[in-house]
Amino acid sequence: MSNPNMIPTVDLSPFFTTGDDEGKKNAKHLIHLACLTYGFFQVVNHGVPLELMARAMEVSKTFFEFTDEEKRKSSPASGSPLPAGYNKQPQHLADKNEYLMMFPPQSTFNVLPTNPSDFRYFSASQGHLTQLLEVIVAECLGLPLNFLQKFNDDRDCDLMVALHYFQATEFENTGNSEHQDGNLITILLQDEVGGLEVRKDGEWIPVTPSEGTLIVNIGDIIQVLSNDKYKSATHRVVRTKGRDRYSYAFFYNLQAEKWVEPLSEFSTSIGESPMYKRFLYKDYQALRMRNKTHPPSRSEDVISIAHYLIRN
Ligand SMILES: O=C(O)CCC(=O)C(=O)O
Ligand SMILES: [Fe+2]
Repeated sequence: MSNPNMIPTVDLSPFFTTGDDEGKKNAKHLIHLACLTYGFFQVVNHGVPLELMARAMEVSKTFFEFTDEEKRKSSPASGSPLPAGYNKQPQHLADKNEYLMMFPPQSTFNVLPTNPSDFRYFSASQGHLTQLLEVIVAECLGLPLNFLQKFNDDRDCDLMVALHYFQATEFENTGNSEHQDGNLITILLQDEVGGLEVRKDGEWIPVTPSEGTLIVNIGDIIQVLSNDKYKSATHRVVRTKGRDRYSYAFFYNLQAEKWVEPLSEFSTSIGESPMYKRFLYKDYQALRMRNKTHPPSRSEDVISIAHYLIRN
């Protein structure tokens, strides 16, 4: 890893070429180091068509430029497990963004705009890449063959979120406050504006936009399963003056009823104590949702995965 202030970029083309075992091995080594060090990496030649990525950005801009009244026609339906549909962050939150949350196209909870009508195609398009990344990350970690595929076998829980960040003002620029992702693996597509930053050793490292590149980050579930070997890195989005920012986040997510705990191969079997208590994923999701609906007055009371840490 040459420059410690840059999130590494990995060329995934060997995984789309038969026989390039050396290329695959090198790519996996880079991903392994990135997951140990940053919890973030970028990928190129990832198999997602560049025209599709460009179209996704255009469609998002078209939608978010509509009036609030028009956008609110896609407001979440009651009874949905998460607010699928159009949402604007409440005024009391520092985060100034609006977003369209989507379950996979087959979900009955989706409230998608009819104009533009293309959003449904994008959520279907990232499946191959996330599944490839899941296999790669599992191999890099040295997990038993097919462990993650079996553990994480319900694709109805995955989420895609199209985000629009408003321009920064004279006085504040928070787009997405510092956080860790609660899922397994996230893929991000950002436009050319920039603003995504990853914390490493107390410093904020910007993830510089680069056309055709996708950003990948490890979420809390991988951090817990690996007993802290792989990092669920803290990241945030800072808004820019004079520029709106658009991005997409694909959350490769776990089924709500799954129990999560450090795997024995990263703890008891190698003589190390488990760092986390066992928990039900839906309980953790509910606590994270509460952070948003009832934000605590002290930032140290925001619930993160540290809530389940075993403190000796
Ligand atoms: O907009 C981005 O680039 C990042 C979004 C993000 O971190 C999130 O939604 O969890
Ligand atoms: Fe995030």
